[in-house]
Amino acid sequence: MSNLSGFIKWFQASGGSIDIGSMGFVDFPPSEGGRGAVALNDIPEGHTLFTIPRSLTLSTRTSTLPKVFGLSEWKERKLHEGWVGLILCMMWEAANTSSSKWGPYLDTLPTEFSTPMFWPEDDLKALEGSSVVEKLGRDDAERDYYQKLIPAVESRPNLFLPDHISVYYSLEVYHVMGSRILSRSFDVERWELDDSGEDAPTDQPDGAMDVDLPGPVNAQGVDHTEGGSEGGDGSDEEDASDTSMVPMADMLNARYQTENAKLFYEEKVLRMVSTKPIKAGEQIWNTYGDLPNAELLRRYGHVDLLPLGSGIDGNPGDVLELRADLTISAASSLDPTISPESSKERIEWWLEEGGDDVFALERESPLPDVLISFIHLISLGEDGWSKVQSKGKPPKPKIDALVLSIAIRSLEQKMKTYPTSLKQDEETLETSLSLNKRNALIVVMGEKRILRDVLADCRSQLQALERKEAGQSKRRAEESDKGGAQAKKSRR
Ligand SMILES: C[S@@+](CC[C@H](N)C(=O)[O-])C[C@H]1O[C@@H](n2cnc3c(N)ncnc32)[C@H](O)[C@@H]1O
Repeated sequence: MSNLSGFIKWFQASGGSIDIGSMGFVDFPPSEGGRGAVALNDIPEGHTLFTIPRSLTLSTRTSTLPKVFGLSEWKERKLHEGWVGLILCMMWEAANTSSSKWGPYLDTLPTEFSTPMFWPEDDLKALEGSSVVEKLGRDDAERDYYQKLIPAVESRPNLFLPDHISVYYSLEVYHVMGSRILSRSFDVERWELDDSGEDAPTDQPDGAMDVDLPGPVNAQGVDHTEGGSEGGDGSDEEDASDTSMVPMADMLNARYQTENAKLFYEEKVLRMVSTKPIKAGEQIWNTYGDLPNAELLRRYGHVDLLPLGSGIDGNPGDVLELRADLTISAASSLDPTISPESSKERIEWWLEEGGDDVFALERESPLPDVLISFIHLISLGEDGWSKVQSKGKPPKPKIDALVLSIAIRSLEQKMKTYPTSLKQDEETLETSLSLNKRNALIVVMGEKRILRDVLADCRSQLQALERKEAGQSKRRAEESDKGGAQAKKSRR
């Protein structure tokens, strides 16, 4: 059993409650998540496994550092944006572990990660073609380290002892703290009072659950690059102080649609509740939002492999990301009047209307409507474009031969961004591989399978349309021949 007794004692002494008769911790095999929570008895649905006082969560709201540092200077130095402030708090708490409220908790956190952020160049090459590498955000993260964190640390030698800098405030520690946040944090909004002064659960994007409790806390794993960001610009509306480390709740592993427990929030505590009956000996699983393997690997350092049928294993939640610029270059190779320059105004309009510049293609799903609409938008003539603008609505997602041809060309170009074929990957997977290379291969194979299937579907739709079109022209020609013959006859 994982030796967490010191942590559990600290948790209970700090106001946390845990049903130690029902739940324990064990080291599951790595494919099951490694250290995780296990049911010690049969647990019924709706059972409280543990509660965490809000004050025991670790965030820029609960750490005393921002106040000790001075809130106005904290803001002036932009430590309230993105994750840099929380990272600094975690570093400071770790540097002062004997006096920190979270010392025994910080001791439970990992120092090594299998996420691509820490991979050597050669392993990263195995991810070529996938969007994982461009999303790592290492440079942005390091910019925040040098431009915000280090100047703040050096400005206050009384708080951040100079001989602590190389040990507790190094770039390496910065990345470790960032990765701890990426793989273990929760989004914990402030508890709001409604107009009547009553307590009300804050609005959570995940929606309410079918449990007689307030809504669930956001799925774990706030995003590194798109959300708070270790190095993000903080320009989005998310409140960085919501990003919280939640002791005990972050000990639960997750697997695609296997969740049997979920974290709910209340005014004073966060409550982990079973959402299904769990048999003695079974793992207690949280959810990380059923992410595709590319995202699981980037944030958590693992991939989900479940049977998909026909002897294939993979992640049913996989997606293929197709970038808008690739679609535009595919369109311009078919129709030279379409170009990045001629599409610029339309793309800006599309983004302003809330459109995205990346399209997610899912397993066993047709071409997404949003991509069809986008292809129409870039291939419209000037009249059509004026109509779209005056209506203020993107074009209808109607499939036609032009849309299919552009989609096929885009998918073919996307396929070329991967250096190996799916068949080669299947063969490589049978050989002995390092964990990183294996995980990378599983990510790109999942993407290529979606690509292959959507491509086949588009090609067969195009063939069917062409057959239909050819049939119609033949009939038209026959009718006009008949018409001509009759006219000749009647002239005679
Ligand atoms: C929130 S923590 C869960 C607890 C963690 N196992 C621990 O030892 O503290 C998330 C990390 O657990 C691991 N993990 C969770 N679910 C997993 C799974 N299905 N397969 C492999 N690893 C998993 C990954 O390393 C991930 O970054």
